Amino acid sequence: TRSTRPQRMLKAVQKNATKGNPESVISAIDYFCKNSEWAMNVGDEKGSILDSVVTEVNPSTVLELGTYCGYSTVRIARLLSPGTKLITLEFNPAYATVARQIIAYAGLQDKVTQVEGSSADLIPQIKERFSITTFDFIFLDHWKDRYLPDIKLFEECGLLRKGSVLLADNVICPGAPEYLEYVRNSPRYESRYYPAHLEYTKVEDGLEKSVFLG
Ligand SMILES: Cn1ncc2cc([C@H](O)c3cccc(CNC(=O)c4cc(-c5ccc(F)cc5)cc(O)c4O)c3)ccc21
Ligand SMILES: [Mg+2]
Repeated sequence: TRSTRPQRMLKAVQKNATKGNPESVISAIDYFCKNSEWAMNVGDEKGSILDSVVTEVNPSTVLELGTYCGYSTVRIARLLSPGTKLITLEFNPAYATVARQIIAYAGLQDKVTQVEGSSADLIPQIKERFSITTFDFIFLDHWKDRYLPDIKLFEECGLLRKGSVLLADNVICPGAPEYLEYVRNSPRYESRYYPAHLEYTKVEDGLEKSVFLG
């Protein structure tokens, strides 16, 4: 049967990247998406903004919602201090399988804990399952209509502390209007928009960075 786009992306990584070299894995995926098949990775332009925010925060606890093929997982994990791990959540087993292989090809498997399931189920279990009190950094890149309910879940579950940073992809395209309205009008967040473009296109998109004020 015909391969899937994530499987073809994995093949491109195995063919064009150097094992254990995260930068070459990132470049191989971007090359594949620019020259072969578009895919919904955060991409190089927004990825550079992600890099700068992760570097600035230098987080000890990290959560990513929406692993997909692991592109942003690799981008984040390669910047983490030794001993720091990130938890990444994926509900689609086929995506999770490809991501596991791409993360391993980059040599970052020891910095990543992959969890399969949906955010609504996982978020309330995090403290117990992973002995985490609060997150320093959260990257939202899953279903756009889950951004708002999930940030409220983070608050209810006491997973945010004064200074926790949330970075949301696609706030313009496909868009997360209710989420934007919430973080930009809530007195509990300091929000800032980083304009960019939809990965591998000229379409307007951007990232929203929101700092929890406690
Ligand atoms: C609940 N829960 N918990 C964990 C979890 C994980 C997932 C999956 O990882 C998953 C599957 C399908 C879609 C997404 C969201 N991503 C997108 O929809 C997206 C679209 C586009 C775009 C833009 C323009 C187009 F024309 C087409 C697609 C560009 C982007 O960067 C995206 O991130 C995420 C889903 C729900 C989950
Ligand atoms: Mg995205």
